[in-house]
Amino acid sequence: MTLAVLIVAAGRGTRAGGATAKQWQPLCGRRVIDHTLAAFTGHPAVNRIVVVIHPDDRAQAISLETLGITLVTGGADRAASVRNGLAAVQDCDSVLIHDAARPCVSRAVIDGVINALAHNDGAAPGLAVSDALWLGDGAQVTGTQDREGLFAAQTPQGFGVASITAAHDRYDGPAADDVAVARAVGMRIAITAGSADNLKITTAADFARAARTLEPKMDIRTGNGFDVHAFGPGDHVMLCGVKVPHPQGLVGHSDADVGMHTVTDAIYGALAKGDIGQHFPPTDPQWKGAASDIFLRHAAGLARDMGFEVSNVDCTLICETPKIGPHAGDMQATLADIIGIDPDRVSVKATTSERLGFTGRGEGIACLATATLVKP
Ligand SMILES: Nc1ccn([C@@H]2O[C@H](COP(=O)(O)OP(=O)(O)OP(=O)(O)O)[C@@H](O)[C@H]2O)c(=O)n1
Ligand SMILES: C[C@](O)(CO)[C@H](O)COP(=O)(O)O
Repeated sequence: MTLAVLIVAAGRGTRAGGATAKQWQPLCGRRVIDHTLAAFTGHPAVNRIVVVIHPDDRAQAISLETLGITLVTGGADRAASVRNGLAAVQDCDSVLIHDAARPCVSRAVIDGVINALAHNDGAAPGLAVSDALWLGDGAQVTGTQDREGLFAAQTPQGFGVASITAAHDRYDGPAADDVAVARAVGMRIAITAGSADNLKITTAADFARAARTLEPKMDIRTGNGFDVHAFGPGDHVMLCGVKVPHPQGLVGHSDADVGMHTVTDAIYGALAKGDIGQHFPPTDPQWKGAASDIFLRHAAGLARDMGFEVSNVDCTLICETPKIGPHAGDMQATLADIIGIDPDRVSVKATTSERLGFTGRGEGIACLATATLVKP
């Protein structure tokens, strides 16, 4: 099935005002229409995008052709613009007709229409009316209206290309939307889930509402880590990148830096990207005796690649010996340097387990860590 998207953008936006029609006005760093198009350009089911424009807007629209978008000139009303656009998608099976003035449409709303289209003549998102409804003469309530069964119509509205073209050809007079045109020839239209965010910019105040929806939301994530290494032969332990003299070493495939491993796992955990063993398998000989800063650098780099900053790390070593206090400052500075954040965002502290359990018996060192990551 080939799917076309028809974006109607030939209106004048008289209710919204402004020096140029609303779809060409700026919104969160780009034009309204650029947000609208972004919702469809990356969609795997979409094969073709046609934008219907007003002849006066050609200069503003021309750059869209470099994105592979076809430009078509619109008509005197929305229905006429849709008809002109449909002429350009006759080689496609289905079409989603969408207002350029609805820049906040989500993938979920689009997919709801596409999925319902497989089993219906047409499908369109609707939002059940939740407010009480009045009839009025402007200043006075003159009556009430039952809201039961009433929906606010949204776009995209999806149809088979042949059937909606035939419906438009037969239609005469004004039409609020393409569902009205389709129903006039008896097509059955499914109502799919609309969204309050999928607003149509109609008045100047709607720009601020759309901006609130489109503004990137801060993403804050927390991850935890836990690791244990047993004591074995040696004369020092590596803890959080610092060499600490000790009558025993720690046993491990790498340098067994239990602190560094735990902090690394906390960062992977916050990213939901597995754990250290998944990225650096202990069965792989290349990590034998490796300095553990490799692991932490990888986790911190992955966080950066995914757009996150490590906000802070809190690491607790659990052991009877060695004494951590005298080295905690160096450990903080070392971890902070590897992660690439200020040392005052890294905490290294220690506790004993009151001689209880394996750490209490001096059989090894355990460590707990928490990392908080922020995508601004
Ligand atoms: N002749 C027209 C009229 C409207 N539209 C498009 O249809 C969508 C919904 O219409 P509406 O919000 O009413 O837009 P305008 O007609 O531009 O607004 P106004 O009535 O305030 O002038 C908009 O994306 C608009 O650009 C169109 O392509 N061709
Ligand atoms: C098609 C539409 O977006 C459905 O809600 C709407 O009817 C078009 O805008 P208008 O403000 O009704 O002209």
